[in-house]
Amino acid sequence: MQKRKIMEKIHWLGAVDWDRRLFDSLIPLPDGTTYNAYLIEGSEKTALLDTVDPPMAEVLTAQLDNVPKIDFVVSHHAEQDHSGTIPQVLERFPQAKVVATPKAKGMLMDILKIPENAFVTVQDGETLSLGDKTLEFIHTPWVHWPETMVTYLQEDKILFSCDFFGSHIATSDLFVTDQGRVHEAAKRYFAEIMMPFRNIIAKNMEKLNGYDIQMIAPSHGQIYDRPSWIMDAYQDWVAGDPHNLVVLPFVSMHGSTRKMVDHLTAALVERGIRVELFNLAVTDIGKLAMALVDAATIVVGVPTVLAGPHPLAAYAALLANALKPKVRFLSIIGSYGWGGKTVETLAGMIPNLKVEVIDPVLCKGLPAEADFASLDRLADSIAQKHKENGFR
Ligand SMILES: Cc1cc2nc3c(=O)[nH]c(=O)nc-3n(C[C@H](O)[C@H](O)[C@H](O)COP(=O)(O)O)c2cc1C
Repeated sequence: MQKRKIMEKIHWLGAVDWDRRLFDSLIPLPDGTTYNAYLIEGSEKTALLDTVDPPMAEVLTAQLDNVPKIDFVVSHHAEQDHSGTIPQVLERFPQAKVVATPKAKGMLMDILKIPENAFVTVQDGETLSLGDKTLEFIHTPWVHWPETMVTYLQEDKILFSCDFFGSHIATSDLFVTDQGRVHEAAKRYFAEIMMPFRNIIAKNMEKLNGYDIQMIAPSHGQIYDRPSWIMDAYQDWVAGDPHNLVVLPFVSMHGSTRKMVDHLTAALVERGIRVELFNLAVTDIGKLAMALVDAATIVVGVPTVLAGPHPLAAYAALLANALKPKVRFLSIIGSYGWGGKTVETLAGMIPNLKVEVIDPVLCKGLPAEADFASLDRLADSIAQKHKENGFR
């Protein structure tokens, strides 16, 4: 694809990665992704904002064939999917300077071995004139690495946000056309990448409140030409109350834990609570992460294996601990054969979750009447907690 015009002297460059199905060797990409770079041609200087993932370098360099000069390569984020083609761009335009935060400079030198004399570092709020266009750099640390920043193009009121507000969707659309689809993809992206940093992201959101933002151009996904809805959605995801929702990741080898899960689900629904089930043997972990954005309670369904939790449940616990959702309550249910330390081991894997633990329900083999009664009591406790906290 050739470069595409956003408005006069501002173009999208980059690559649509229709085939990619896994990111960071971890995150499922059901819809592929894009790596967006942007070209801003001022009356005196030209800037390229970010680049593309190295396997797609040739797509970008071909788009640069008709670009007569680049004076600055703005690197918002040192991760290779945006910075990885900077060395090739510098080969083509050796006089270009890489504009980055002081922290990003060090990281780009480490990661890509870009020489120190190629850099110009910028402080928070510093501006760079391209003649009739002015770039203002806003440091936004931990979105989602420590060195990240965004660029505000003052004259056109465009925020080039890099990973902030990004979404993984491969499409030929330059702008958001299907808001529902992008909302889901952006929420998935937030859950997987941004949620662990939601407190500092809330502060960065406050910082952006001072700007008149007419358009947000992220480095993954489509451009928001009506950006208020995605900023409102982020506000809710970072700072809104949890919802009246139980997320129930579970695994069951022979069906006993599954019977407990199904009973608890029905009991919660009867009590007016929404439930999302994730069978860890088959689930897309991105869907689980997305559900955790809103969950008030997590209940893990886990059989005992080799004296501890089934490894898939341990993996889910590790993931939830790393993602640090705003969940408030947690419980564990599951079946065992003769004994083990399932609850203790699993509980020890989630120190980051600031949760109140509600009494677990374990049963030997298949659940019996007394176990179902215990699950009903667990549903009562969860309903009571959600009501007391006003979760809706
Ligand atoms: C590979 C394997 C290892 C197991 N290890 C233990 C164990 O260490 N302690 C225990 O109490 N039960 C152990 N069990 C038995 C299961 O926990 C028990 O069968 C349970 O009811 C299975 O629940 P499920 O039907 O939900 O898979 C093990 C089962 C399997 C298949």
